[in-house]
Amino acid sequence: TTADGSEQVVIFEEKITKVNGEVAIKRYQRGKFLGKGGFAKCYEATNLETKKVLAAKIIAKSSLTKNRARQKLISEIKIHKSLQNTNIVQFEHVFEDHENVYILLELCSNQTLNELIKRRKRLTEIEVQCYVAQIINALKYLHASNVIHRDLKLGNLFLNKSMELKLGDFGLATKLEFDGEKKRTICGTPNYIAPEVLDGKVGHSFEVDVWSLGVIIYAMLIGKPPFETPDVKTTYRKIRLNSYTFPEHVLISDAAKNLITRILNLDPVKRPTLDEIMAHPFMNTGGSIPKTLPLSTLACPPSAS
Ligand SMILES: COc1cc(C(=O)NC2CCN(C)CC2)ccc1Nc1cc2c(cn1)c(C)nn2-c1cc(Cl)cc(CCC(N)=O)c1
Repeated sequence: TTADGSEQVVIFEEKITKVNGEVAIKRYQRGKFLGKGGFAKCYEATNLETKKVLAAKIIAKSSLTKNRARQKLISEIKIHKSLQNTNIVQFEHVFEDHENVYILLELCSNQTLNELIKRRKRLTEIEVQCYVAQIINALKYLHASNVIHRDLKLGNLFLNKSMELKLGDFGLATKLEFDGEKKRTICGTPNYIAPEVLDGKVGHSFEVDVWSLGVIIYAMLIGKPPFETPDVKTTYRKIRLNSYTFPEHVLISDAAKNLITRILNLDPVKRPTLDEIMAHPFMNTGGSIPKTLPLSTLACPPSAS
């Protein structure tokens, strides 16, 4: 805002030189600051021609001096650009100017499941079933495309204005080049990291996303992740020892406990597959699972009518 308090308008533009040498310019008006993650700052952005409102992840090139950060961004763009699924954040466009790299993505105006859990404390089982079904739809597509997300967590699960769940942030994702390939780089978010990733010796694969899904189911039903402690090293020890409990004061069904217990198996091959999770009694209550939940559930449980 300028001295007289008037709002300044920030425009960023893409200069496109066409094959016939003509220069076309696409202009975007930067809107509300949505948040930051890693080296990126995220804003609402309006395409001034189409009026479409997007989420613009803006990364200053000055923060990309280290090769590791550059490779991570290149990998994120390459993988995310190739994906198209109703439960994955749509990758719209990427371009750069002298100062920044601009990644234009589908705007999810109801933020992430992280904010939802902070607001609601915990979700009902029917809500968890609804979100789990959408996460599994995204993961089945991702794994069929030989991509492991590796950073599945509440903060990467977005809700758009129609309350559809969208998996985002492919900064730690990796694409397997051949069947049976195992990855070894240790990465992820402490609370959600699978034990075999921490182990580092045996290599890891798609099962790390199934482990993180188990952590997410526990966190949605209980209100916080199973291995959370104030200190990362202690969290890692609890993960390796498989040390977690279901608090007495939180009532959850035996089916929910059984599913979480089976997913949080230290041995990756013993974890259920995505199809087996969909076939588990917790996801098959006989009643139908809603495709999406009403906006009211951003504030209060669905049954409280
Ligand atoms: C209108 O849409 C949004 C609004 C908000 C929001 O209200 N944030 C408030 C802003 C004010 N502060 C004080 C509290 C949070 C947050 C996210 C929105 N939408 C929204 C945000 C999005 C995306 C889609 N859609 C995608 C894709 N990537 N990102 C993205 C990217 C980065 Cl680098 C950081 C963050 C914030 C942290 C997080 N994981 O939510 C988000």
